[in-house]
Amino acid sequence: MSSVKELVESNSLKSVPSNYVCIKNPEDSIFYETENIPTINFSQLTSSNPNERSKAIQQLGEACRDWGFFLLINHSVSETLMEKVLRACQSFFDLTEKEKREYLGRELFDPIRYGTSFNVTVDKTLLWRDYLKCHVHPHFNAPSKPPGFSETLEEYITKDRELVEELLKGISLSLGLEENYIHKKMNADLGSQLLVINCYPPCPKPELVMGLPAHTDHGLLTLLMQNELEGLQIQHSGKWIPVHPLPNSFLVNTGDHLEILTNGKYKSLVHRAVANTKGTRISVGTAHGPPLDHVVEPLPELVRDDNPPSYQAIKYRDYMKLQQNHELNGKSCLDRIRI
Ligand SMILES: O=C(O)CCC(=O)C(=O)O
Ligand SMILES: [Fe+2]
Repeated sequence: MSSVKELVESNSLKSVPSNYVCIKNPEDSIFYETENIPTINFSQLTSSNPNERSKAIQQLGEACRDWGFFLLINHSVSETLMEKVLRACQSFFDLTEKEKREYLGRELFDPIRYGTSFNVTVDKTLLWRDYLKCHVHPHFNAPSKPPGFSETLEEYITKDRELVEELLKGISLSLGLEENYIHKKMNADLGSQLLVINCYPPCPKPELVMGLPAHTDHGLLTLLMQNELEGLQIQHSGKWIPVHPLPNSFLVNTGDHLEILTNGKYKSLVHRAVANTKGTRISVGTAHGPPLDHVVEPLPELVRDDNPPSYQAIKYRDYMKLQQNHELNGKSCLDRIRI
């Protein structure tokens, strides 16, 4: 199976091969612009001024409840590091196909997995996307090529964990829980962190293909950053909204495990990535979840007689398998464990 990058570079592509052409509902092609996407100011969230902090916590709670998405600004990861990571990811995809294929993964839990589409054994239509996935916590794994790649990623994922730890504190407080509640309950010190680097090469007819179809992420939270090309669209009140990232911001979305944990109070975000004609889009996501063998169920504090558990308890590893073994399709994975 060739990568999309290889396909695009091997012949000056004028049309899209038929196995990449996806059937879209007419309403899927309509999207709506809005300036109301929530923004969370990280420095306020971690402020020593209690009023400032509680305001930010309230905004965070509202963003999780009403959107499942926000742009994180004024955070502690330097612009220099973010740019370095994006350059390093681009140079990984610029390795020869032979070099990248050393990392061809077959199994979901292979520590490092290079591939194309989502799961080529179940995808009916191929996606306009190549990827590299690395399990980076509790054990760090990354390709040894290109030089410096692994070191850059390791520096980045450590910073990224620090951000998530603070976000989870804010989320716990927004739910009326003690600030380290989710961290402890999810055993986050040994939590799983999966790095997903997406590469969407330019496409002559983006309207015919999909980078990533509508889906939700499996973890608690996903932090995403990207190069200068846009492509993420989020679903809000049944409408597709394109995201225009602010400079130096993170795109943060809630995942299925936050929905399970909060018994549906903070719903996971349905989102997708579209292709473009202009150039190669790179996005770098990190999915943060509990340890793979941790069983997650709705928090007892958020379950009441008149609000019984809406999701079955499931081991994180089994949930990831459930998602991987079916085509990506909106909330279909979460629906499988809905009570
Ligand atoms: O590339 C993007 O903007 C989204 C990527 C994504 O949704 C994912 O990797 O799960
Ligand atoms: Fe996603």
